[in-house]
Amino acid sequence: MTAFFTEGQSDPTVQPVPASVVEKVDAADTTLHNPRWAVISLGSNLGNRLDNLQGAIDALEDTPGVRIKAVSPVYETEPWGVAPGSQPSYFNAVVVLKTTLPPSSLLERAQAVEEAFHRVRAEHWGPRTLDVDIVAYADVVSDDPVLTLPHPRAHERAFVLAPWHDVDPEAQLPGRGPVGRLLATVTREGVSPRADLELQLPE
Ligand SMILES: Nc1ncnc2c1ncn2[C@@H]1O[C@H](COP(=O)(O)OP(=O)(O)OP(=O)(O)O)[C@@H](O)[C@H]1O
Ligand SMILES: Nc1nc2c(c(=O)[nH]1)N=C(CO)CN2
Repeated sequence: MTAFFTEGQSDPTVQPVPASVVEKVDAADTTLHNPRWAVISLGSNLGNRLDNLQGAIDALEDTPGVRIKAVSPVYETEPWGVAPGSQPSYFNAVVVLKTTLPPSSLLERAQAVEEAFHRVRAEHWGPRTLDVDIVAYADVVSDDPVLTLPHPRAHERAFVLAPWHDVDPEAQLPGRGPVGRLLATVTREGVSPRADLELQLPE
């Protein structure tokens, strides 16, 4: 190999790469080589709710760098955070996946899947065809408002904790502890399993 630039010499045309950039590239590279687990919550209270959840699962599985490992049972749930009776009930479920995408790309993909289901952001906690939230990404803890990890309200939502606990009874919510213990602290009223319905893990 021709060594124009041996150690100790520098190419004057090459700009030094800032350490912060090197750090980011290294981090992305590590992510690419180490798939991480992530948990995603799905919700729908408009249109064909079951089809919307299944469509989201299929679209997530179609994402390069995403493999869905588990799909939870379906729950029918009273709308959380709004006046009782003001919205149709939700279908909720959770998927556990492995991904080589960094958290920001997974969020982008989650939002693209919501858009594909014609989700309209009209009012805070308004009814929606599809909601795709990142509940947790490995053991990442971040208070960035664009992507808060774990999801800032996951620990108080039985419609997230119950289906997650079904597929992974040992699960831990980073920074908050075992999902089973969190589930015992929230009300399960209005969160009913729909054993007559089933979502499919993509082949
Ligand atoms: N963990 C997360 N998962 C998804 N979105 C998040 C997360 N953390 C922060 N966000 C940000 O929250 C913004 C609002 O998301 P969205 O409209 O789905 O909220 P919501 O589903 O109505 O309410 P909630 O966040 O209580 O479930 C998004 O644009 C996104 O940038
Ligand atoms: N039952 C239920 N209530 C909600 C849900 C949801 O998915 N299920 N999502 C919300 C905003 O993300 C607000 N309220």
